[in-house]
Amino acid sequence: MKKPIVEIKNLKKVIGDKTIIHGISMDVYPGEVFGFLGPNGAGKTTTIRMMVGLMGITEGEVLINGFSIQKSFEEAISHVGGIIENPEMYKFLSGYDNLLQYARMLPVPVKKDRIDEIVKLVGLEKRIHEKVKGYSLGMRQRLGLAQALLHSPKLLILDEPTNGLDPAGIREIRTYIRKIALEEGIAVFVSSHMLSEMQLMCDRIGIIQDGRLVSVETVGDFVGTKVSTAIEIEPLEKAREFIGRTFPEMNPVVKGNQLFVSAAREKVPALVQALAGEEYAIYQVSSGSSTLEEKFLEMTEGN
Ligand SMILES: Nc1ncnc2c1ncn2[C@@H]1O[C@H](COP(=O)(O)OP(=O)(O)OP(=O)(O)O)[C@@H](O)[C@H]1O
Repeated sequence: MKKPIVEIKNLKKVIGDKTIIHGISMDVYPGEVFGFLGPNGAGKTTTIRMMVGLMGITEGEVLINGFSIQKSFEEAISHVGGIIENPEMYKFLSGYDNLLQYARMLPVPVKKDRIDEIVKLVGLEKRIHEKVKGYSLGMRQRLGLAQALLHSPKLLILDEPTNGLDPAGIREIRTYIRKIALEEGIAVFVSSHMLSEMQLMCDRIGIIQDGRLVSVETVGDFVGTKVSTAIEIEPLEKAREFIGRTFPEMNPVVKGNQLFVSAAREKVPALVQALAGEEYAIYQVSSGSSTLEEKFLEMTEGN
């Protein structure tokens, strides 16, 4: 097992008499895109601000590449690249000159080769010598990503990176974020309040609700999670036998006047089709939610 880049241990934040973060723990590994998902006000920004030393930690600790953000701030932060708010850019300079300016401010020298490599990684090679004022918002975000990657960090932290982008811009950023994790082999920590976006971009998702981490799951487990489906059908016992023969993994059980099966959501239509082909009378088919989806819906209701 790889060593985690980020180790968050029982992290707590109290402001005045209000506990905002109630002791959360999670690890993030190299090469993965970790989604930090929660509705507005759940505590994402507060957690991120503590992770990068912008806000004091009440209790617990954050280690980055093994260094404590509180006790060894300089060492720990040297491994972090991030866009917490909108990246500052000089609109009347080219993208390339912005990167040069930024590179000059870094404590470690950045080679020209590295700049070229990063420009290519974020797909700006054709437009990098044009003035930033002519860039679309998506291109500016990509230039922001390039800036954050110049010093070859081991961890990239992005707070709501798709805010304000149109669907094409969102797809673009998503593609580059995945590419960065893969090609640079770094951990990418992304916060968002959109489940659909996180599903497409992340390897694992941690859900935060009211300052508590309620679940951490791989996206594969989430998508493939089995749901319970109730089928009102006649004749009931015959249908159970038929499913037992054709889809034994669905474990059909009769309860009352309903038949219950347990299957991945995408398998349900095939089952219904097979039953219809056998001329059973199907009155109703209703699938429940998978646990992660249920949790997320519960917590976003009313938001
Ligand atoms: N300085 C502060 N003093 C008191 N309460 C605060 C302070 N900062 C944040 N909070 C509260 O802490 C909770 C978490 O806020 P936070 O900004 O971390 O949430 P978030 O998940 O990032 O939400 P959003 O997506 O809206 O940015 C909110 O209820 C907020 O009102």
